[in-house]
Amino acid sequence: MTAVIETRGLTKTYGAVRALDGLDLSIPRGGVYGVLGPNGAGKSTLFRILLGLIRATQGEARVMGGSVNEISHMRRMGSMIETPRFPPYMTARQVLRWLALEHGIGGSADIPHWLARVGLSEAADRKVRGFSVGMMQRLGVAAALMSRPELVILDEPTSGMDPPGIQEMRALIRSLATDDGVTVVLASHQLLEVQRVCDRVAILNKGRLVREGSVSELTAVGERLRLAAGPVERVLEALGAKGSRDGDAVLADVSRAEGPALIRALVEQGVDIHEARWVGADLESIFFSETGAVQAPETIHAV
Ligand SMILES: Nc1ncnc2c1ncn2[C@@H]1O[C@H](COP(=O)(O)OP(=O)(O)OP(=O)(O)O)[C@@H](O)[C@H]1O
Repeated sequence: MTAVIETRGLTKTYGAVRALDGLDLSIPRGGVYGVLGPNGAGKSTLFRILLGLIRATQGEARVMGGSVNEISHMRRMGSMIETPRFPPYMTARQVLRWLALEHGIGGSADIPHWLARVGLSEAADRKVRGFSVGMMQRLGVAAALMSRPELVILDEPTSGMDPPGIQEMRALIRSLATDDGVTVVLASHQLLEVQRVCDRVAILNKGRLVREGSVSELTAVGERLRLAAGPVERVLEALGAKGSRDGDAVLADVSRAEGPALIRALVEQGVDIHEARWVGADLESIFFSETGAVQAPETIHAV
């Protein structure tokens, strides 16, 4: 596994605040990598250091094998680290043309292609003054991709987007990784989205790494068998301490190996099984248990 980003003991202090506190992180090349953490965990600070915008107080950060301050590496990276602002009097197409010239890729940037990839073809000749936050985000992503970078860093790429916009952004991010071979590193508070789009995640809290791994490994822990079956009371009685209610269904705390025998035994006891499926821990519950953040799903989903 080749690392595209590597940090060792990375520390950044702002006066008494330790935004990053000895962070050791290794992000593999390829795929989509999510950096999660509650407000103030250090995500943006990490991204700013990786992009050479601020300097670490201590420790080391390497991107694509080189130091973060080497200009040649910056050319191989694209980024969007906050809701971008563009001159309001320009159209989306003019913005991309202007940025392509600024970055010295004038002739080679396929602007219509990138406008289409982010779903802005129809709005290409509208002034950005009238753009929603979500449209600005999409234009920012197009700007980050135009130079065909190997690595793209996106801070909250779906913030301010409506559900169809989020779905399109998810498809774009996946296709960048799968079809274009780009490594995408993103920070997001939308845990369900992260679970859907990322291959691996790191959870930061107070500037430290508290959990890292592939989404499938992390969510397989604590897997249970969800049985939509009745009568529910009979299922609960048969399961004893291993059973708990989940709405109209029952969660059985058994291993995959025990599943078939359990289902057979329940059927023999006259239970009707309408559905049986394995459910893992979701990223949201892992996030809250690792960070000790107070669970308020309505705000987490709405960020
Ligand atoms: N320029 C700055 N001056 C002083 N403190 C800062 C500065 N930038 C960040 N911090 C502090 O460093 C800590 C980490 O901030 P950072 O923005 O990296 O967190 P984050 O995980 O990106 O949070 P959020 O999810 O809210 O974007 C916070 O306590 C923040 O207040």
